[in-house]
Amino acid sequence: MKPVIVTASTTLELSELIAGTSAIAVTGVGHLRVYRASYRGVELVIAVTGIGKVNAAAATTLLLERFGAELLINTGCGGAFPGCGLGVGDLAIAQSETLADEGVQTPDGWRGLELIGIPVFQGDGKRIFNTVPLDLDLARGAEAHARELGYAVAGGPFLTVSTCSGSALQGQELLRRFPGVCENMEGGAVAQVALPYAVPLLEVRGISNLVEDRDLARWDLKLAVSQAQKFLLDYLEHLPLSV
Ligand SMILES: O=C(O)c1cccc(C(=O)CC[C@H]2O[C@@H](n3cnc4c(=O)[nH]cnc43)[C@H](O)[C@@H]2O)c1
Repeated sequence: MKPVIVTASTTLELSELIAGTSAIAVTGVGHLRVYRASYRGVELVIAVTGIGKVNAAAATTLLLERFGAELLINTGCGGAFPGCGLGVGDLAIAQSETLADEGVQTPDGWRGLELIGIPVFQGDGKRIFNTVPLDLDLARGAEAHARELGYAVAGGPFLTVSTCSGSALQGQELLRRFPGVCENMEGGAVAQVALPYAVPLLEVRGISNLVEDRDLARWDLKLAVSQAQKFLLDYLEHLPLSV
């Protein structure tokens, strides 16, 4: 059985998972900080990717080549778009991932990769430009599981950016481009890399902040990453083995 690979950009976003599964650090996986565990019958590879799309893509490629995977889980924190019903400490689960700032800034406004006409992925009869669809059954199953456990949770489209929206105006600009519930900096890259490997991706983020005018006093990174990891520990415990 191939492992379940869990990634996040920082150690803080994985520390409760590492402790809760008694995962052991392993060496020799390129530049990555990697931990392995056998948890309730599930083989786990837990890896810190570093921040942003390039780190996430490089790490995901390396991990999939080295270990293969039954399932990929990308976790951490994220910003909730106002109006989506999520607040700090809630959970968001991705139903799709969009590369929300890959495109063209034209005199008439921003346009996505379709304007260029070159997809980021082509294969299996698909041409993917900005939005990578994710496994909906997996996402909805995880959302239902979280709700049963009492989490405030919403599933929906996630937007991945290189530049965080530190203003309400920029958040509104992104929502003019694509629908979204949660902004982050890695998920779109993980989703894109997973495509040719045909490995399902579940992305679960704890909400650390709203996408609004930047005010770090309103953020709670620790609560957000703790909520996501507590949920994942329970989710992994109840994972059907043939995901
Ligand atoms: O200091 C800032 O302005 C700032 C802006 C965005 C993120 C941070 C972080 O310290 C966390 C980066 C980390 O968390 C994810 N994240 C969390 N909230 C957001 C967001 O509103 N927009 C985009 N990414 C977010 C992201 O995936 C990074 O891995 C500090």
